[in-house]
Amino acid sequence: MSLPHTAVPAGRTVLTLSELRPQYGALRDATLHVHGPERIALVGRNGAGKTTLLRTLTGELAPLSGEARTHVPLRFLPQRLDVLDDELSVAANVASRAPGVTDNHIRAQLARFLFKGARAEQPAGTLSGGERFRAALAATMLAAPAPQLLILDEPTNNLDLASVRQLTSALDSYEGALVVSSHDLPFLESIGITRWLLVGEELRETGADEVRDLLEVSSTAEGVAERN
Ligand SMILES: Nc1ncnc2c1ncn2[C@@H]1O[C@H](COP(=O)(O)OP(=O)(O)OP(=O)(O)O)[C@@H](O)[C@H]1O
Repeated sequence: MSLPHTAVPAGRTVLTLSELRPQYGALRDATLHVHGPERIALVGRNGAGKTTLLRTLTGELAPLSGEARTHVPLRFLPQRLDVLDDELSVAANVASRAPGVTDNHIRAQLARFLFKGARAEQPAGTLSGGERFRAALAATMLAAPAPQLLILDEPTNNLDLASVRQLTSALDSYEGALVVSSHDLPFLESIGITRWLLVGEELRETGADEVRDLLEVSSTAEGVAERN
């Protein structure tokens, strides 16, 4: 699969946050500049405010103060995958987000997401969980204009291994910037994260090693809580 229109030049400003305080969560003052095809992981404890931050980036939620600006076409794949119209076929769902793109091109690209021939005609409301994820991913990544900033919220939650592989492979073809919130370290390490940000009162730069320690501590704490 190739998604060449998603490419972002290295020097291009993609996203700027200026003293941003979202409506909910711990963040009080987030300042951030994202340039070119950076791949950013957002990590943080439950309730820190990762989803709220992502919804603020997309413009869905207004900030309490400060500003979030995106400078390239963006697409958001929310955790609930509610981007599909259940009444429409998979192909029609993609077409509705890709005005001007030919039906042939959409079908060729959909085959790469494993919707071949008649499978592309199936109404979205009748898909299995894994198929639904693939269709939502296709509708997000094949949208026109092509996304140059892709925002994913906990994409591997409730995904089987085959679907995680499909996602990783789609991200291999993607050439734009990425902001992904996740607790899934193996997944994050497999998709070439270039920058790790810990969501707290501020956005703090961190690294995979610190994230591994944090996740181990929190899963141990959950284990202790479950045992008691
Ligand atoms: N619409 C809302 N009204 C009131 N509080 C909200 C609303 N949306 C989110 N919150 C609260 O804001 C905080 C941050 O929530 P958010 O979903 O952004 O966290 P998160 O970091 O994505 O968490 P998780 O890792 O559990 O998904 C939580 O305490 C949540 O209860």
